[in-house]
Amino acid sequence: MAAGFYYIIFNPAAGSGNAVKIYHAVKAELDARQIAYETRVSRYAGHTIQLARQIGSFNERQDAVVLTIGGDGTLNQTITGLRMTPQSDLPVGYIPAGSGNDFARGVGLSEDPMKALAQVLAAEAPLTLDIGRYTEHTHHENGYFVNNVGIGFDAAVVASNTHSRIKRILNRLYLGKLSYFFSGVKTFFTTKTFDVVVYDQAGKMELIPRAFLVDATNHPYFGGGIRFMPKATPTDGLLDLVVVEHPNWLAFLFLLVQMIRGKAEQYPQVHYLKGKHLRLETTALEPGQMDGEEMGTRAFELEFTTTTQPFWFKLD
Ligand SMILES: Nc1ncnc2c1ncn2[C@@H]1O[C@H](COP(=O)(O)OP(=O)(O)OP(=O)(O)O)[C@@H](O)[C@H]1O
Repeated sequence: MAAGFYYIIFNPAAGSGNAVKIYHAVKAELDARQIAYETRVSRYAGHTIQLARQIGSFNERQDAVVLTIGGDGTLNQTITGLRMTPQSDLPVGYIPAGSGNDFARGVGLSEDPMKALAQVLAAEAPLTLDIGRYTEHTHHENGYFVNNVGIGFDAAVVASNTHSRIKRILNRLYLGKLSYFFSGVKTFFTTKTFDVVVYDQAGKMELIPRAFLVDATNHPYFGGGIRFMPKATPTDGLLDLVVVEHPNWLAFLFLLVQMIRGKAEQYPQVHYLKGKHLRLETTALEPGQMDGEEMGTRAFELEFTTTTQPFWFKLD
């Protein structure tokens, strides 16, 4: 059964403003096909959560889909808002319009907005995929993630990229993904290693010294297109956690390349965990990121698990 109505949530700030053009193109296509929709525009940071809450609280239609136009952060906030309501099972369609768009890449949705729209319009039933869920005990915080939660290097990259002028320039040139690369190079030599304690699903503890990159991930991609966890999949009900040590910068880069090639398991400096329930702790103050949004700097005490989310797009 096709969707009867689309609640569009649109973040005009995503992709440093590129989302505006994408929204108008989507709107034109829906109008041309006489598809019913209404649009809610995110007016400030965090507004997307409130918009999704309103939809989930007041929708009375059986055949409605929430269609998010924005980046990974906007998608995250849409799901977060819906999950605060009785209608958390409203399916979510998505048009990638951010800088990194790792979610689309990670689940097999086209990064081309109009092709993604075609996948949304072709759907006839909700598609159930995993999303991650985290609880952070030191700040009594919890939430969901569609991509990953990271501590250390990638969180420092996110912090640098969020405030970067180069990101805005590159987004204007439709090269937004490259901004993560530049922020990565800039951050690489200033991020320090730290100790992390991880617990596998059975509660077995491991202390890992000299950690540099720590990531719990829902699918293979991070950093605007780096396929660093080839074995992660959003359909197995499990999360993948990786901790990469930093013996020296050359060795770290080598390990990263081996990870991307799917050949890092033989190296003792790369620690993989897979499970339904994983935990980690840091003792030093470290930056964190969640779906490309800064979590701030703190000593983390994180618990991860997965849940499922109904989406509305067709995969090949
Ligand atoms: N009107 C607005 N003005 C400024 N920021 C906004 C507005 N609406 C939402 N936001 C903020 O925009 C951020 C989300 O950006 P999003 O991640 O969707 O795009 P992006 O950063 O360009 O893409 P990506 O995460 O794919 O790199 C969130 O922090 C959200 O709170």
